Amino acid sequence: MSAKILDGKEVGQAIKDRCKKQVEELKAKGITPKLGIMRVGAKGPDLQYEKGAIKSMNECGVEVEVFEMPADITQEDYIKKMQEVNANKDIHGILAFRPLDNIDENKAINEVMSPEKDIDACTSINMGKMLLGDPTGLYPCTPSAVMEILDYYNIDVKGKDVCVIGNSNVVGKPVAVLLTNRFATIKVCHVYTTDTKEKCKNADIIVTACGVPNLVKAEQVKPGAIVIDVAICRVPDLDENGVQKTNPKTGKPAMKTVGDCAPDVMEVAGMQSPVPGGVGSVTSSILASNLIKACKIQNGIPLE
Ligand SMILES: NC(=O)C1=CN([C@@H]2O[C@H](COP(=O)(O)OP(=O)(O)OC[C@H]3O[C@@H](n4cnc5c(N)ncnc54)[C@H](OP(=O)(O)O)[C@@H]3O)[C@@H](O)[C@H]2O)C=CC1
Ligand SMILES: Nc1nc(=O)c2c([nH]1)NC[C@@H]1CN(c3ccc(C(=O)N[C@@H](CCC(=O)O)C(=O)O)cc3)C=[N+]21
Repeated sequence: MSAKILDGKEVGQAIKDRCKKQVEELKAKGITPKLGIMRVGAKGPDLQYEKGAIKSMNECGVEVEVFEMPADITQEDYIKKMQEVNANKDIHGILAFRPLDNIDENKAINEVMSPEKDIDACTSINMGKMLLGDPTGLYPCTPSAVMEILDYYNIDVKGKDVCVIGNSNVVGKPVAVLLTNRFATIKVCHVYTTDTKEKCKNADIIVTACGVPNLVKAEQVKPGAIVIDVAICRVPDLDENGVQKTNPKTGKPAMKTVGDCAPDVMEVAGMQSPVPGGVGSVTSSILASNLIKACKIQNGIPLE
């Protein structure tokens, strides 16, 4: 048996098609939605996300401006930039890449960014609204992408046992909240969990978001379970002899993207989101959809 693929590209495209129409409606009213990206330095995951986000925004007709700051920027200067971008009326949503090294995210993001511009739920207001299931809130993009995939494939989580592996503020914790709001029963595992494998084995649905290649193995997956792999890890691309391939374009050692799941999980799971082409492909579409929602809120346009 091989798992049915939960195709993130297809889900992302459906969201972008909806966004395109809404952007046209906003433009007809004289409003052009615009995203501001706050990037410190040039970290691999930030650049990867930025590239995908710009592509999605272009497809939807949304404008983007990247505010690039030096890797050694002081907290004071970062806050100044955040205040300036937040006050800019042309920018409707801000994506501030996290984590920020040596900068207090609470002081630099939570205390400065307006909740109406907080399209990735970095503020406690939007996190709180998500906890309460308040539809006026802007929910975090990656956890929302997981829910969109489940919805697109008509997977009802009510009463299902779900094992979430990873408990970060960006993915693990919020995805657990969104799932419990839909009446799934959740276990959240982290580095101190003693028997993650056993907890996985009993789960109808596994959502893994650790960034540890081969963390989830076939033996810990219940046959037929649904596996959502959120992780995005860059690893050396090896040939059949275990020697790293060469990238034909750059001549450098070749790398590839994998998730947390070992390749054999696909043989046991009933349905699985692949990496790449899974959750990562939906995240930037949700970013566009949250930006449009933020734009409507700021312009007093009713949400449907
Ligand atoms: N698909 C997408 O669009 C996105 C993908 N990602 C990817 O998702 C992954 C997670 O991202 P993020 O949450 O920001 O990362 P963090 O590093 O902040 O969190 C990782 C979490 O995994 C837990 N963990 C690590 N190792 C184990 C283990 N062996 N067993 C159980 N739990 C473990 C950690 O536990 P503890 O807290 O106890 O240390 C932590 O809670 C990364 O690969 C990232 O690249 C991130 C954002 C968007
Ligand atoms: N505030 C904040 N929120 C984040 O969600 C956040 C962040 N900071 N900092 C960096 C990490 C990393 N991250 C990625 C998302 C998509 C791809 C990615 O590769 N996306 C491809 C698709 C990959 C695939 O096909 O699976 C694309 O959009 O085209 C990579 C990395 C988000 N993060």
